[in-house]
Amino acid sequence: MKQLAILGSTGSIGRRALQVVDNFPDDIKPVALAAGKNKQLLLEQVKKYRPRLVSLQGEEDARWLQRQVGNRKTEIFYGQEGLLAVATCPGVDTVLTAISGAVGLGPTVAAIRAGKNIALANKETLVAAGELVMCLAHEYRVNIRPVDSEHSAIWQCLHGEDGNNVARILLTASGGPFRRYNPEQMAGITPAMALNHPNWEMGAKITVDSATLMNKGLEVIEARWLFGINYDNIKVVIHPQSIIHSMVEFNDGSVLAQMGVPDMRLPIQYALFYPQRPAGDVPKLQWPVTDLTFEEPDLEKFPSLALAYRAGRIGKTMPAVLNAANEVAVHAFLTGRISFMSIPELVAAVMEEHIPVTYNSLEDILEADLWARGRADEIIVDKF
Ligand SMILES: NC(=O)C1=CN([C@@H]2O[C@H](COP(=O)(O)OP(=O)(O)OC[C@H]3O[C@@H](n4cnc5c(N)ncnc54)[C@H](OP(=O)(O)O)[C@@H]3O)[C@@H](O)[C@H]2O)C=CC1
Ligand SMILES: CC(=O)[C@@H](O)[C@H](O)COP(=O)(O)O
Ligand SMILES: [Mn+2]
Repeated sequence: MKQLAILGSTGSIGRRALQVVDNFPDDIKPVALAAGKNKQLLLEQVKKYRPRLVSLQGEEDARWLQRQVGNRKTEIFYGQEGLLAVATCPGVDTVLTAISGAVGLGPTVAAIRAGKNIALANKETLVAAGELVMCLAHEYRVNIRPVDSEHSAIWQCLHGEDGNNVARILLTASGGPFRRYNPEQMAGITPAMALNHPNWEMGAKITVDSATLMNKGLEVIEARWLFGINYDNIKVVIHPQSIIHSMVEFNDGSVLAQMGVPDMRLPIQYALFYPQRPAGDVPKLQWPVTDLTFEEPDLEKFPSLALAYRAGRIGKTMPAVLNAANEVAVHAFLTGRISFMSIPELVAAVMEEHIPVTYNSLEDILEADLWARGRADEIIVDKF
């Protein structure tokens, strides 16, 4: 029986992971769960799965949960200490990192240092500290298995292939809800419009990232670290149907693609059960599949994608700064403080001021992250 810990069990990925787990009660058991503010859902998860330990963001919420749980055999933690306890829970084989944002970085590093395999949904971890995280994974001999649908696809296309034969990664993007918008329409985008992804149901932050194409930019950097490939050899292709989840082009011109319905249970299950492919609940593609189309991304309309390539190529602390500024910008957009088109403007302004430094530790990254958040907040007050 594989023991699983989930960082972010109440979120979109966390809930889907538990649906996957429900299909295989004899094979996998969630024993440690971390949530943020959704104490009611975590309580339901505690009652259903009887985990050994759980964590909530706030102390008050943790006390509330303790009262509800009574003397059930579940230890309850909170805050950063709670995230670390879940990430390093003894006996756990795999930690699913499904928190949103760079807050997932510290617990992921702790999990690696505790020898846990990582099922990685939290792409911000590799964006902010890709080199450090991949080196640690190598040092502690743990596997990092991608959950992000595109990276799961690339991983599957690369099985059994010699890396020297790879010419390019073709990273597919839906293009988001505003693919066909003109500049006037772009100026009137509201949070409700941006939260309406055409193909995927996801948390708010990643849904806005999909709409700006920053999600694809973050995924370019994620792919660079997961697969050790140069930025020049990662090409983004708009594929509005989200049926082909990404492709690998080889030196001989052959292209392998991975296809499936847009349902995150598929890559989650693959990461948790690799190399097995047991039949689950995910619907199959209905053949013939028709009308698969492809386009070039419009970098002028969606500058976030170009910003991410730029940050990735500069390297050092710049991707951490891109990510942190973007997190502040998305939050500011969702709370009505800045417009949709101000998101890339703000990220660019913070990047412009940053002098990238080589990082040697998690602390160096967290310092750059904190600086970027502070500057982004100040720029919002001064200029937007
Ligand atoms: N959703 C998807 O289909 C995909 C998501 N991803 C990536 O997976 C990650 C999760 O995305 P998604 O599930 O959509 O996000 P959600 O916003 O739906 O879920 C985020 C989860 O993290 C928890 N959380 C947030 N902040 C904290 C904190 N400070 N301490 C503890 N827990 C916290 C939330 O808790 P609570 O709700 O209780 O507050 C929730 O459980 C992101 O990095 C995203 O980019 C990648 C590919 C696809
Ligand atoms: C499901 C998943 O992996 C998301 O990251 C998805 O890719 C978002 O869609 P976009 O292609 O619109 O960014
Ligand atoms: Mn993705």
